[in-house]
Amino acid sequence: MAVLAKDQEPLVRCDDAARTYGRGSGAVVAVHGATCTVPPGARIAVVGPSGSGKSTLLHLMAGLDRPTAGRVSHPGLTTTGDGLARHIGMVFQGPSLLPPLTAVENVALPLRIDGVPEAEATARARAALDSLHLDSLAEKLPDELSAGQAQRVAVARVLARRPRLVLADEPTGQLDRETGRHVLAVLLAAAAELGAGVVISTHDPRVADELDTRWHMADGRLVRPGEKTEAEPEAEPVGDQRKSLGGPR
Ligand SMILES: Nc1ncnc2c1ncn2[C@@H]1O[C@H](COP(=O)(O)OP(=O)(O)OP(=O)(O)O)[C@@H](O)[C@H]1O
Repeated sequence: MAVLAKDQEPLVRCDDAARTYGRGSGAVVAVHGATCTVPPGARIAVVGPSGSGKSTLLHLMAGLDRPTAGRVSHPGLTTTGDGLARHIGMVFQGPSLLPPLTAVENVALPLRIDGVPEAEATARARAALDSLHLDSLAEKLPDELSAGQAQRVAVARVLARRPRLVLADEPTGQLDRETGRHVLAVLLAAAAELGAGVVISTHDPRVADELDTRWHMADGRLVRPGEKTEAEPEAEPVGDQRKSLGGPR
């Protein structure tokens, strides 16, 4: 096997990783042994119906949850000894901002937790909000934001930490089409600028069409391009089937 330079190693590697909730007769296998890698700079959509295991797979990849069998590792991220979480940004489905903090305080908080001095954290948070055209909302509380604005602040919070891997769980699922398109466009543009790998779960084919590769989840089974199962006869890279959403690339 060829030896990869550290910066070419997968950001995430799942080796037969499975997650079962509960035990005995009530056990639910949310993810059956998933095997996959996310290379640096990859842009991957994980598509599948509700309950197919997309969120569970992303949480495993983020290290927020542990597989009950198999293994999840991050060979391309575990280099500097400053903690895996430092390099992974997760955008959650639905509201995730802390209500008592303003937008800029929400974005700065993870930086402060990382040990960034307050003035620098605030400056980086403001820059991240600016890049998403949210500067005028910096002092607003989450309650004063629309769902789309709040989701863009959540994206800014992830991007301000300059992650090398962005995992987004249905980031546009609760937004109207136009707002969703904008959130996706800024997320992808910022990730490209950072050179980050991106994995987005979605049940919206229009979102998947904006990414380079499509993985399918069906009943907890992951099917990647080139593989076939009974549940999913075909899973191809999006490639030239791409339909434009009209947002910047
Ligand atoms: N904490 C939990 N305890 C028990 N079962 C769970 C838990 N979380 C998820 N599940 C089950 O695991 C399966 C996969 O759920 P998951 O949320 O990963 O699917 P999903 O594809 O992300 O769905 P959605 O698109 O609706 O978010 C479902 O059957 C779900 O009911």
